[in-house]
Amino acid sequence: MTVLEDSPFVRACRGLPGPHTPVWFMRQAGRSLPEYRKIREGIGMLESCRRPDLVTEITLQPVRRHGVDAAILFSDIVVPIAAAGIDLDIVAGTGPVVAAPVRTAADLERLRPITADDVDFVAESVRLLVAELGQTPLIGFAGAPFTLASYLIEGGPSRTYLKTKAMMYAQPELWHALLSRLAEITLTFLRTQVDAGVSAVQLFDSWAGALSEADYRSFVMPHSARVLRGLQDAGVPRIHFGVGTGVLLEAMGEAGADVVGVDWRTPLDVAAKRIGPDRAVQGNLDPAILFAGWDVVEREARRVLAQGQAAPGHVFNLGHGVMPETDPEILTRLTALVHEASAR
Ligand SMILES: Cc1c2[nH]c(c1CCC(=O)O)Cc1[nH]c(c(CCC(=O)O)c1C)Cc1[nH]c(c(CCC(=O)O)c1C)Cc1[nH]c(c(C)c1CCC(=O)O)C2
Repeated sequence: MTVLEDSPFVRACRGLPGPHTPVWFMRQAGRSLPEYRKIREGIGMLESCRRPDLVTEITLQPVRRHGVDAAILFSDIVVPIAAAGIDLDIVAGTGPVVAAPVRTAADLERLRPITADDVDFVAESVRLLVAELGQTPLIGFAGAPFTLASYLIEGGPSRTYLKTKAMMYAQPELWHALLSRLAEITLTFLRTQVDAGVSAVQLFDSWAGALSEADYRSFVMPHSARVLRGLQDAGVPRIHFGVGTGVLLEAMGEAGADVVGVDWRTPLDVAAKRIGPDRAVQGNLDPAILFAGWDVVEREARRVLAQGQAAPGHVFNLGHGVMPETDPEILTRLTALVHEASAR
């Protein structure tokens, strides 16, 4: 195993002091970078995720350009469910689209368990990256059972999660069977990445903010906890992130996270109080602020750094992913600002 324990990123995840506050950006690899748009020309998203040469190059692009403190594996949350036998595509500008949604017990048969061999291209990509990255940690990731289930049940992105919630309330047995299968797939996917050498993992429950705390605790948390607790002995920090999860932060920590990701709606000092003294926080500059001019970016980044002091460890990030229209030079400048302003 190659957990880079002395890196500023892993130290902050563990609540230990370091030379500066580490920073990386969700979706740092992607359409905001001209070199990404160029390399992806004529190659589908899923195909590019399955080619270790492309994965390696795309993952390294933002590390070279911005000097961020961590790389995140270039992949997608639907990669393991495609490997599990679900016919799906990632449509540019839309997101994952599932050919035949999963809505009945019979449909669930199409989602089979996976083994490490089904995602061997991911292990190969991680090995290549760890060799290239040297002292910069690589973050592995997966989608959490609820967020994955929402794509499978709705058939694509949704704003209301009507079919997802209808299944959750009306067919709790089918719901729990689906989420436990997704938890097993997710755990295998993350274990494969850990075994190949990632220094941390992030579990993305991007859409869990659609739920009340009570429903999150009874319908979702046991399955996410199965994934996070299943990695307890892996020795890597576990980050747990969602959008609009202000009321869920405590539960998302309790599910078995070392670091809780926070979006821009909850100030980090408030979040740290909710999450408690045993876990670090990650976040939470509003990605829209990057469009407001440098003076605003600087002021807001300093505010985020100050509020992050309330937690035992702080990993600077945006509150959600980099928007494709973002000027990449702002991200480079922001990375340098975070390093300078937090230098100890
Ligand atoms: C919900 C979700 C998905 N995928 C992911 C999530 C959780 C994170 C979040 O909340 O944003 C996770 C993800 N997807 C991608 C990464 C790469 C690593 C990184 O953060 O740099 C990560 C961590 C690449 C990608 N995944 C996708 C792209 C864009 C497709 C492209 O470049 O052709 C990238 C770079 C496609 C995708 N895949 C998904 C969406 C919503 C989209 C965007 C659709 C679009 O705007 O085109 C599902």
